[in-house]
Amino acid sequence: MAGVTGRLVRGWCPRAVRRLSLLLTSILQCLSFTFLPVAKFTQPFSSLQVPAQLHMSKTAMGASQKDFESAMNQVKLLEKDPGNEVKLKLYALYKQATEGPCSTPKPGVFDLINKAKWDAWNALGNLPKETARQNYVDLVSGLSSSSDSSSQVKPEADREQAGYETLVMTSEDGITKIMLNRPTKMNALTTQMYQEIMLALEAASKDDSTITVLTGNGSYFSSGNDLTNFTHISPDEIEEKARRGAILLRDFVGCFIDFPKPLVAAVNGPAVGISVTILRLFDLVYASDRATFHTPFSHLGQTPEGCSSYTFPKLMGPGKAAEMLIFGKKLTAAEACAQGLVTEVFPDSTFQKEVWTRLKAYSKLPRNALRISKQMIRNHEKEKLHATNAEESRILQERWLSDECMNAIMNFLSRKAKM
Ligand SMILES: CCCCCCCCCCC/C=C/C(=O)SCCNC(=O)CCNC(=O)[C@H](O)C(C)(C)COP(=O)(O)OP(=O)(O)OC[C@H]1O[C@@H](n2cnc3c(N)ncnc32)[C@H](O)[C@@H]1OP(=O)(O)O
Repeated sequence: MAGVTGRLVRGWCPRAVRRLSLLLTSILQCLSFTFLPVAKFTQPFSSLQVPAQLHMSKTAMGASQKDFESAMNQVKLLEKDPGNEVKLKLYALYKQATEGPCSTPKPGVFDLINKAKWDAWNALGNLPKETARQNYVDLVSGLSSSSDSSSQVKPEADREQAGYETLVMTSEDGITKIMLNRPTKMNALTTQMYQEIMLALEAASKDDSTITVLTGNGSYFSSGNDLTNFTHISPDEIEEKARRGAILLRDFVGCFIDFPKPLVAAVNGPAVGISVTILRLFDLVYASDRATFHTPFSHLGQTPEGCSSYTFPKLMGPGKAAEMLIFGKKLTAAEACAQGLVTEVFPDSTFQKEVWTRLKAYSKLPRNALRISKQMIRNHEKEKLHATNAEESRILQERWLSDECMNAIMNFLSRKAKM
């Protein structure tokens, strides 16, 4: 502990070092609930226990409520502590499922445990209660089956992580793959999907894999923000939704800025909007020759995000960046590669085989060396990226309230309705 603190604060005065050391020690003590015996681990998460009113109304409820209750009971019977990350996820899903979106005041910065719980709940945004209930049940079922007996645990090779509705997350050969999984909607990103991607990245950052890969299922990589995120909002809600949308956007992009391991995009098909802009935050971008790169922000009355207002001009020069980000010019994979946005293009027919063969070889390299090198390359810019992200999110929050943006979204949705 003292060694860690010492390394962190080399060059500081001894009093400051002592204070920081004390602070870190108390933080670690606060977080030590990880090591509580399993029988007690719900204690700091007491609301995981089944409240009486849920039992009372059980008969009037559907099957999924029954599943939910049984999942809550299974949590208490778990033999192995699932770890803080999972406990926070369970807590957040439980609160969302029973109380809806987080609306309680944020605890103070030093109230570490309650703040972590509040953050986890608040991060679920407007996830519907039913979805939260289902996600809770799926998550517990994954935990129960993995603690049932070691013979039932699937081999590492194809283990699929439970708890995601819009993604498929797998770990194999030192590679964690996060696959966007709404192929019939061209992997358009719903608010639930943003949340799940953040959770998946958080999990991938801590698992024992070497490389993390984001890809899409079906013909598209992603068609960007799901424009139905703007629907079913009453006029008196719009400002609050825009505010929450901006926080979601900032947190989502922030996860990519801070991701600590080598991050690879396997762009299997066309990419639109935010699925293009975040690419600059990846370490490698492999694209099928069928992929295209389109950022029609102005057409939607919107403005760039994903730090692209900073990274794109820096990468390709202000003229080429303007063509993409202001005028919505769509690039082919070859053009995106020539601009440096894509690392390498592969023929679509051999894309999967070539990319995964390459990544499997890379994943055998020394894990810590890869991680440290990535951080050395990325750390120079982190502060600037976070500042850009905050500014882009703030500006978009205003844009979403503009007539230009609302009209453009109505056009897209009414075009659909006419078909
Ligand atoms: C108050 C606000 C809170 C908001 C919170 C947001 C938080 C983060 C915001 C981040 C900002 C991001 C910005 C962007 O990403 S901008 C880019 C947005 N994307 C688009 O404009 C693309 C729109 N889609 C299309 O143009 C076409 O669908 C596409 C070219 C992608 C494919 O065309 P094609 O003809 O091949 O296929 P279809 O159009 O028939 O699509 C099949 C079905 O999929 C649905 N679909 C596809 N993409 C989207 C999308 N982005 N949003 C919603 N729906 C999408 C499409 O409607 C079809 O559905 P149906 O089969 O049901 O009709």
